[in-house]
Amino acid sequence: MTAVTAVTVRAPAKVNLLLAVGPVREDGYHDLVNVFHAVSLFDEVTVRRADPGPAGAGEPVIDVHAAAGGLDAHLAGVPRDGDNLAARAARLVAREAGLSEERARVRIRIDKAIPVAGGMAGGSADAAAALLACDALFGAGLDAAALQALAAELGSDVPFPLLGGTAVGTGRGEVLEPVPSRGRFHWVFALSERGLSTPAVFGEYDRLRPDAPQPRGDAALTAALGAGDPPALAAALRNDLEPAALSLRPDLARTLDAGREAGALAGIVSGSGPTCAFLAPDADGAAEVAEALEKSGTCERALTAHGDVPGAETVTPAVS
Ligand SMILES: C[C@@](CO)(OP(=O)(O)O)[C@H](O)COP(=O)(O)OP(=O)(O)OC[C@H]1O[C@@H](n2ccc(N)nc2=O)[C@H](O)[C@@H]1O
Ligand SMILES: Nc1ncnc2c1ncn2[C@@H]1O[C@H](COP(=O)(O)OP(=O)(O)O)[C@@H](O)[C@H]1O
Repeated sequence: MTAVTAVTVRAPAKVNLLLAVGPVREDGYHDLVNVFHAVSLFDEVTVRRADPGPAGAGEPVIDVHAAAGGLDAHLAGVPRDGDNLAARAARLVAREAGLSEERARVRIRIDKAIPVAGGMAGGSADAAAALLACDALFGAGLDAAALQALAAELGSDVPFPLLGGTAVGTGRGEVLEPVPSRGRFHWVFALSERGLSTPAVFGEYDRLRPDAPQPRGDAALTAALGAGDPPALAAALRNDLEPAALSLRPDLARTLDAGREAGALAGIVSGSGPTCAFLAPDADGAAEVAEALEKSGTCERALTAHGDVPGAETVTPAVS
């Protein structure tokens, strides 16, 4: 009989097309209307069975590598212990499959293209990929709803990379509804050498906006997506966290200016930042904006990508 010994899953980064943020809730989270858009920057997560050891012994083995085009310098910020979101995902699937700690022992390799602490949900993508990989590896047989529920336990942003495409997240962002999007949108992402902490940006938002209203959706954004209309989408992009990210990182204003001056239709901070996202008119326009941003010296690197793209997908199950 053959058994699956390793599974590789890739999962996409996101950019937030609309991030409407309400007041802080009693549980410390914020109600959101969060329109996620999956873009073609992918982390790959490979989970393989490790030798069973004595119960309670040892940390998971986690290797992190820079994917082609990834930033080596970012990798230092990725936890190599049980706190890694991929390791936490593996533990949740083992729990659902009823596996003992020894039987659930795995090695995890992450090939990272998504910037770390960049507002593009790279850790969440790794968690989503690990959920799918471990479901296959452990034969857990979880359906989409069960995987979504485990994802929401891991973080507000984790359900989205399982789904992919474009979707609106309500609640703390974890309750998803797909949003139809036509054609292909071309993006440029200006990466920063240092990350920004998501809780710190939400905290700064509370300081700047103690009177925040309840978050609302935007019909113009939905229409622009449905029509596949880049200028209309550019006009509708909105991120309520941007003033907070700029307050903590004033230098990002220069990055946004440089991309807009280079011909981007619009530039916004991606989620909690510090990555800046620029919507370009087409693929050639995106290449020009990326080149100009790199020359401007206002970012560490500029990457082009398109959206939307599908959610987490299995690349290779290995059998022996
Ligand atoms: C801001 C967003 C936008 O998509 O992502 P990033 O741009 O950081 O990737 C998300 O809301 C981040 O989601 P995620 O990174 O999964 O956050 P979680 O682990 O659930 O929460 C981390 C912390 O962020 C804050 N948080 C998160 C989500 C939310 N709706 N309200 C919050 O206030 C809380 O301080 C919480 O303790
Ligand atoms: N697999 C992972 N990859 C990246 N960061 C991780 C991972 N697991 C846990 N983290 C932690 O999550 C934090 C946020 O990372 P990330 O998801 O990359 O950024 P963001 O929340 O800004 O989108 C990191 O600073 C790191 O401490």
